[in-house]
Amino acid sequence: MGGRVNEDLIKERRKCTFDIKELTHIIDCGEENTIKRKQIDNYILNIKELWDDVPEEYLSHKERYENAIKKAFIVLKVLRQLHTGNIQITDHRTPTNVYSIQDGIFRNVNPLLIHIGLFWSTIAAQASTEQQAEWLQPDSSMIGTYVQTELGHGSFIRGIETTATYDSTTDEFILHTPRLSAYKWWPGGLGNTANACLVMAQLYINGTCHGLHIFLAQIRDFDTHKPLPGIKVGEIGPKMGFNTADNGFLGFDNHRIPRTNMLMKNVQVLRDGTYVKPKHDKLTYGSMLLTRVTLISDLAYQLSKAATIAVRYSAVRRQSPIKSNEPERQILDFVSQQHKLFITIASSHVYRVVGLWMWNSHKRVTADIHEGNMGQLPELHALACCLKAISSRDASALVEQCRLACGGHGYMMASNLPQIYAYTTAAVTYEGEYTVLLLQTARYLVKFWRLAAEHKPLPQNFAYFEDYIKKNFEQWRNSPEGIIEGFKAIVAGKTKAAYDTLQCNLRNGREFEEAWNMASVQLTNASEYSTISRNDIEALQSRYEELLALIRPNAVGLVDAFDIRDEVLCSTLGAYDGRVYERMMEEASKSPLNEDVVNESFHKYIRPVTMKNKL
Ligand SMILES: CCCCCCCCCC/C=C\CCCCCC(=O)SCCNC(=O)CCNC(=O)[C@H](O)C(C)(C)COP(=O)(O)OP(=O)(O)OC[C@H]1O[C@@H](n2cnc3c(N)ncnc32)[C@H](O)[C@@H]1OP(=O)(O)O
Ligand SMILES: Cc1cc2nc3c(=O)[nH]c(=O)nc-3n(C[C@H](O)[C@H](O)[C@H](O)COP(=O)(O)OP(=O)(O)OC[C@H]3O[C@@H](n4cnc5c(N)ncnc54)[C@H](O)[C@@H]3O)c2cc1C
Repeated sequence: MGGRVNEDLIKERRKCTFDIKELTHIIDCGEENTIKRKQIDNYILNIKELWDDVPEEYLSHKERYENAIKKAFIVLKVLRQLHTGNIQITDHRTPTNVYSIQDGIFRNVNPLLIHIGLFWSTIAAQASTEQQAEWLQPDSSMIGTYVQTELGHGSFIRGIETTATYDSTTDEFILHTPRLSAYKWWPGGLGNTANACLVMAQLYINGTCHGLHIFLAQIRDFDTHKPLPGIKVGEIGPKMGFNTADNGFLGFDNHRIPRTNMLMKNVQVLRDGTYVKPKHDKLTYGSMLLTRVTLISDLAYQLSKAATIAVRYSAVRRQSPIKSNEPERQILDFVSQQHKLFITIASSHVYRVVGLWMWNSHKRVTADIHEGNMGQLPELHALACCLKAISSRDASALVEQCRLACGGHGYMMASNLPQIYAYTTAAVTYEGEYTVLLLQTARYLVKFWRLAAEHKPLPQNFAYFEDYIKKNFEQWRNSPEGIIEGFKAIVAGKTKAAYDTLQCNLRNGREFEEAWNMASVQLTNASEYSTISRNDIEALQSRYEELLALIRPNAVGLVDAFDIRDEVLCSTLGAYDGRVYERMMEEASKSPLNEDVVNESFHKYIRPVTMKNKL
C-alpha cells in the first residue's frame, strides 16, 4: 500500500531523543548481526510464493494446513541453501533470526517447527557419533517430530505408558501402545507431515523396566507417505491457536525397530541386552531443558511484536480530549495507556537479556556435561523451569493487555494481536505446564532452605537464605540494588513459609509427598516479605510515573528499534506508516462476505420470513 506516513507518527519519530539504529544493534547483539538479519529478511521476504492472496482466516482447516505446508517446504529449501552458503541461521543470540521471519510467513505456526527446532537438535544432543553420521545427512528423507506426550500423561512423564521391549533374538525393540491412554497426542507435525519421529517410551529388557528412553521410529513410507504397518497416525483437530502446526496422534501395534535406533550417546543397550546406565538419569530430558531456554527469547520477540503494534496504534489513534476545550488527544498521551504499554516494551528487553544469559549458561553447562561434570545441571534446570513458567505467563498477560489497549480494533484478526496471544499462551502449557515447572524450582529452593535451616554450608548463590535467617537484610533502598535485595528477601521469606508448612504437615504425620502437595499453593504463590514500607511504595509509584513521562516521547522510537518489518508484523494497526484506517478498510474488502452485494442466504432464509406477511 502506497501513501504518506501518518502525520502523528512522523512527529513522534522527530521527537525521539536517541539513536534508533544503535538500539537495534544492541538488540541484535551487534551491527554485523543486524546486517545479516536484514539480508536474510530481504532474501526470504522477496519470495513471491510465500505470500497469500487470501488472508488465512478465510481458509478451511484443511486449506490452512495445505497452504502452510507449501510454504514450509519453500522455507526449508531456503534454510538448506543458506546453511550450504554458510550463513548461520539458528543463532539464538538474536531473537529476530530467520526463525522469527516465519511468524510473518505463516501468520501462525510452521508445520516443520518441531522438525527444525526439536527433532534435529535432539538427535544432535542425544544420538551417538555413529548415529549422527547416519541420520544427520543434509539430504535425509526424514521429516521428523518429537513424540512424548500421551492422551493420559503430559506433565508426569514417568507415567508414560508406551513401551519399547528389547527382543534379543532379532536385535530389535518392539514399540507398543498398550491402551487408549497411551496414544501419543499433541506432537507438532505428526498429523500429516512427519514420516519419522523421536518417541519417548519405557524401556524393557528381560522384564525389567529401565524408565524413559528416546527411540527413532519411521512411521510413514518415505515414498508413498502411507503409515507403515502397525502404525495408527492422524491429526488431532482444531485448537485455540497453532492451527497450522499439524499436531497429531500416534499408536504403535508391536512396531519393530532396530536396536540401534535407540538414541545412544548417554545410555546404551548392547547386543546381548546389557543396559549401560547414563551418568545422570535426567539427561534424557535434555531437549525439554533446551527448548525451555530458547523459549524465553522467543517470548521476548512476541512481546516486541505486540508492543510495536499497540504503541504505533496508540500514537495514531486520537480519541477524547483531556481538557474539554482541547482537540482529541493521541491515546498514547493517557498515562494509564502508557502504563499498559511501556511495561511490555521493558519486559521484552528483560526477557531478551535473560534469554541470552540462559542460552550462554546452557552452552557452558552442556560443555561441562561433555567433560563428565553434571554439577551445574540442577541449577540450570531450576532456573529454566522458573523462567519459562514466569516469562510465558507474563508475556501472555502483556500481549492480552496490548490487545485490550487497542480497544475494539484489537479484537480484529487483522490486528494480529489475537494470533500473537493464542501463540503466546500456548507456551504456558507446552514444554512443561506452568505450575508443574514452578514446583520443580520450589523443590530446588526448599532443598537449600533445609540446609540453611540446619545451619549447614550453603553455596554462595544461596548466602541470602542465611542472611534472612540472621535478619541481616538491609533496610529498603529505592535503587536497583535495593530492589534486588527486596526480591531476595521475598524468595527467602516465601521459601521459609512453604518449608515451615511442609515441616508442620510432616510433624502431623503426613507422608512427604502428601505434605508437599498440601504446601503447593505456598510453594507457587509469592507474598511480601521485604522490608519495604508504605512510604517506600509511594516513592516507587511516583518514580514510576516520572519514568512513564520520560519514556513517552521515545515510545515510538523504542518500538521502531525492534525493527520488525510490516510483512512479519502482519497488522493493520501496527504498520510502520500508521495508515491504520486505510489498511482496515482494505482488509475488510477481502472478506468473502463482501463478494456479493446481496448474499444468497437472503433469498434462502431471510426473505421468506421478512416478506411472509406481504406475499
Ligand atoms: C530454527 C531454530 C528453532 C528454535 C526453536 C525454538 C523453539 C521456541 C519456540 C517453540 C514453539 C513451539 C514449540 C512447541 C513445542 C512443544 C513441545 C512439547 O511440549 S514436548 C513435551 C514437553 N513435556 C514436558 O515438558 C513435560 C513436563 N514434565 C517434566 O519435565 C517432568 O516430568 C518433571 C520435571 C515435571 C518431573 O519429572 P520426573 O521424572 O517425574 O522427575 P521427579 O519429580 O522424580 O524428579 C525430579 C528430579 O529430576 C530433576 N529433573 C527433572 N527434569 C530435569 C531436566 N530436564 N534436567 C535436569 N534435571 C531434571 C529435578 O531437578 C529433580 O531432581 P532432584 O535432585 O531429585 O530434586
Ligand atoms: C500447542 C501445543 C503444542 C504441543 N506440542 C507438543 C509436542 O510437539 N510434543 C509433545 O510431546 N507434546 C506436545 N505438547 C504437549 C504438552 O507438552 C503438554 O500438554 C504439557 O506438558 C502439559 O501436560 P498435560 O497436558 O498433561 O497437562 P496436565 O498435567 O494434565 O495439567 C492439567 C492441570 O493439572 C495440574 N497438575 C498436573 N500435575 C501436577 C502436579 N504434580 N502438581 C500440581 N499440579 C499439577 C497442572 O498445573 C494443570 O493445572 C503440546 C501442547 C500444546 C498445547
